[in-house]
Amino acid sequence: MSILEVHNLKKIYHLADGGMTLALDGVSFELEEKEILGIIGKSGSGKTTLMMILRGVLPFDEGRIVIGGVEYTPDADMETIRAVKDMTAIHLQRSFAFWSDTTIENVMRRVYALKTHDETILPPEDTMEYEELREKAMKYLEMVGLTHKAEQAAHTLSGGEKQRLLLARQLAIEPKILLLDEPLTMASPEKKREAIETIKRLREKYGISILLVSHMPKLHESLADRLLWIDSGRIIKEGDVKEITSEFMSGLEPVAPLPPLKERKPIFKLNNVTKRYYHYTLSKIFEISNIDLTIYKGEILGIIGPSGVGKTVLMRVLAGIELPNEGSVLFYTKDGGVADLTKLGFASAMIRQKIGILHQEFGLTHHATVEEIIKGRRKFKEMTEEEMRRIAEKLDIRESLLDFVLRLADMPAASRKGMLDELEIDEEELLDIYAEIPQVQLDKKEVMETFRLLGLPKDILKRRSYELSGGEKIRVALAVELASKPELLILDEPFGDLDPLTSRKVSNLLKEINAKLGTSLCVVSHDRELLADTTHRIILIKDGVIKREFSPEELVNL
Ligand SMILES: Nc1ncnc2c1ncn2[C@@H]1O[C@H](COP(=O)(O)OP(=O)(O)OP(=O)(O)O)[C@@H](O)[C@H]1O
Ligand SMILES: Nc1ncnc2c1ncn2[C@@H]1O[C@H](COP(=O)(O)OP(=O)(O)OP(=O)(O)O)[C@@H](O)[C@H]1O
Repeated sequence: MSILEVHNLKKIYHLADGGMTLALDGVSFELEEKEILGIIGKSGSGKTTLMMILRGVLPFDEGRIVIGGVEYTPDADMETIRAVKDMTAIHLQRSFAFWSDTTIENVMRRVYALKTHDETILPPEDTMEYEELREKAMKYLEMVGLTHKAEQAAHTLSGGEKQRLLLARQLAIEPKILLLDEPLTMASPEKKREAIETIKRLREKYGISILLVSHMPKLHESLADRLLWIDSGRIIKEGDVKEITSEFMSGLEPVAPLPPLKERKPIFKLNNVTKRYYHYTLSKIFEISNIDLTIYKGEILGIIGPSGVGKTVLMRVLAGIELPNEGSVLFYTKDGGVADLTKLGFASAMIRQKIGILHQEFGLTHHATVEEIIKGRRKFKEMTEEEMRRIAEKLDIRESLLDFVLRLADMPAASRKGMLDELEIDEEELLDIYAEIPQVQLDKKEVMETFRLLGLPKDILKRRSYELSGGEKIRVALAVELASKPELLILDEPFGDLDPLTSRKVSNLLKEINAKLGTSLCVVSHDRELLADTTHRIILIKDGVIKREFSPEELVNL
């Protein structure tokens, strides 16, 4: 029996600038009870749009949906939409909307809200109700392997840990239909396997039906009973998982050759770097310790390692966003400049302009157009030392404080907010300082060429960030960084959200840029094959230390 029927679904997005996108065009399918139905498709094909409609959070233009016996049409009333919402839970692509308290409280709020319909409240801490709630929430954390992080602030979790917390929050609803949208893109292979087992167990235990959107053929092969292939808003194939994934993958462009590393001149030298994090009780949560690492000019360095071992922390130290407790971080520019990024001041600020970073949570400003986003980032990269001096004098702040404030601009929005809250700084004050930095002009022709090479739509500059699909966002974020022609580009898990065909296009382009401009790259990824194809050397990080180094050949044969 089917729990979900979708008939002739059509969805048009009306863009802020007056244009429109036909995102779904006559989609029909059924989901059986206890079935895991996979959906695969290239970036921008309509997968997330479909999931949001089924969740009852996005209106649609034409068609009919029957979900758990409830008829849902474009003119549905609020009561019907609530019924649809009660039956489904969604795990959205990289949207980490957590409460700013601990991991376990984030799950407890979800469980409690099943009764109260209000996630803002929790029962008083010294009651039986609170204890029971805690016990229940802990079970969900156990399912996703996060009990050891129960007491940590949710916004400080690593990317993979956040994805698992999201999954725990969805499981807590015990939905009839679980909608998973790219659920494990940031998980290490080992955590992925564990989560796959959890999902299978849930299906058996609670009889949940699952719609699984993923661009990872392997995930479908290990989970899905049946597969739909969606392209330009239409289902173009339906049926056997293996057959469809192999046909989908046949569109892959060949791997571009790796440009040779010409010389061994350092661009980065980390000497004995240690960075520690403490809990508010002052107990140590985590550290990366005694890191010695040299990165060479023109090198593409890969970073691999299980979830939560300090890869992102290391990348942030490299970018000068996190200041280590010990050690030095020397960056050598092409024109002979050098600065220790651990020292705050204009010299560091100028040199850091040569570093680009694409975060795992590449939060693009929500309402801004792509053009505004690029300009907004560029002005930080083109500021002169005189301008820094002028702003510091005008606002009467010290050189080191201005550099610190500029570093905050490089942080992903969520971590910046956490940090500002800790320091009791109002975000508005920060924005007032940023507003002092002069605007820049954009060479649109050059930027458009990068967009073209990344396979993005022509009208992209006018689009607002919420008008982009997940894979489009990541490519835009990459183009934003490339626009400033960095000497070192740090990419934290850039490929996780891209389908394999788009991912190959992007990694080939990065090699082309490396060959043409001599840009050094530091790429964090869980994808061994991709690292082996794209890098000169790979380092393995475990428990906050560099465990070993591999050549691409060694990594493949591991
Ligand atoms: N600001 C912070 N405060 C407290 N702990 C933190 C902070 N930032 C990171 N951590 C902790 O440091 C550890 C390493 O995190 P990091 O993000 O570097 O992991 P990762 O190796 O990149 O993992 P993943 O592959 O899951 O992204 C995690 O346990 C995380 O919870
Ligand atoms: N809010 C929006 N407003 C306008 N256009 C949108 C909006 N959201 C998505 N689109 C467009 O609709 C199309 C489908 O987007 P959707 O997010 O469903 O794709 P997807 O298959 O999930 O892609 P990805 O794998 O990149 O996440 C894309 O062309 C995208 O640019």
